[in-house]
Amino acid sequence: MASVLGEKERKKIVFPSKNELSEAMAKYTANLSAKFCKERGYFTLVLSGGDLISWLSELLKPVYQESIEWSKWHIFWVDERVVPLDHKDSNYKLAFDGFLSKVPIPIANIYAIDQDCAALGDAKGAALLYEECIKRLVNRNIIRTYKSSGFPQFDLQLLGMGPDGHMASLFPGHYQIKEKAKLVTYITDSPKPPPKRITFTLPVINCASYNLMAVCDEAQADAVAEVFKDNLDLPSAWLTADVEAIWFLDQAAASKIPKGH
Ligand SMILES: O=C1O[C@H](COP(=O)(O)O)[C@@H](O)[C@H](O)[C@H]1O
Repeated sequence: MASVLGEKERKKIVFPSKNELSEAMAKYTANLSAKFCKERGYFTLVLSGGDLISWLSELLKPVYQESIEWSKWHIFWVDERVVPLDHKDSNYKLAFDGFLSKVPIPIANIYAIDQDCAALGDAKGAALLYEECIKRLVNRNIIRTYKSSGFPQFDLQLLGMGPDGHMASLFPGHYQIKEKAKLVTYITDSPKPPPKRITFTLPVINCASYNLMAVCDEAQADAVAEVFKDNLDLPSAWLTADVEAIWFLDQAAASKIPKGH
């Protein structure tokens, strides 16, 4: 089976538990924040939903609260459920309640999906407007572009994977994974509720400088093993990055990876 990584190996670190994973993810994020804030005065961070947000709470510790240049952070979502922003299924609400409301990132630097489209359940409109929002920030040089392609290049994306191998809202067997031209697309029949979502496309996801995929628990072990066997039916197996794509796993999630992978 072809590997999307060519000769390179898929990078992974296996941690004894979620606690160590969460500490390492905070360190990784803080180091990249320092690097990009110094180099260009901004740090563009893309979040996903799911379990990942609770693991970000490590960044709320005083050592990070005091050292991170929060005013330079710009926050995006790799995918979002098209529900009102105060709905329990909203990835924005999850991140806001669990993390963003507790750190001094300027509210203007937090790019949620369009409120009206979210309230109306208009997935197509939400995707179009999020793509326009990204393009505006590219024009303002807040988001870099990837080499000559013109695709936006985020500094770091923190990603998660579902037990079916989906990442962002790119699901196995759904055509969105094949989108090559758009930056943001949408789905109205997501196999995981809620059905209406928007998502970055694979070219945008893979243009990021750094992609950290964090996966814990035994329920994900089969999908993790398939990814490490390069089963490209799983959207997560397509993950690459410009500089580094790395998998942070706890022991349970890594338990079925075949030897030698
Ligand atoms: O629905 C979603 O699921 C994935 C995976 O979530 P997890 O709880 O299994 O880690 C998440 O990355 C995505 O952002 C979210 O919309």
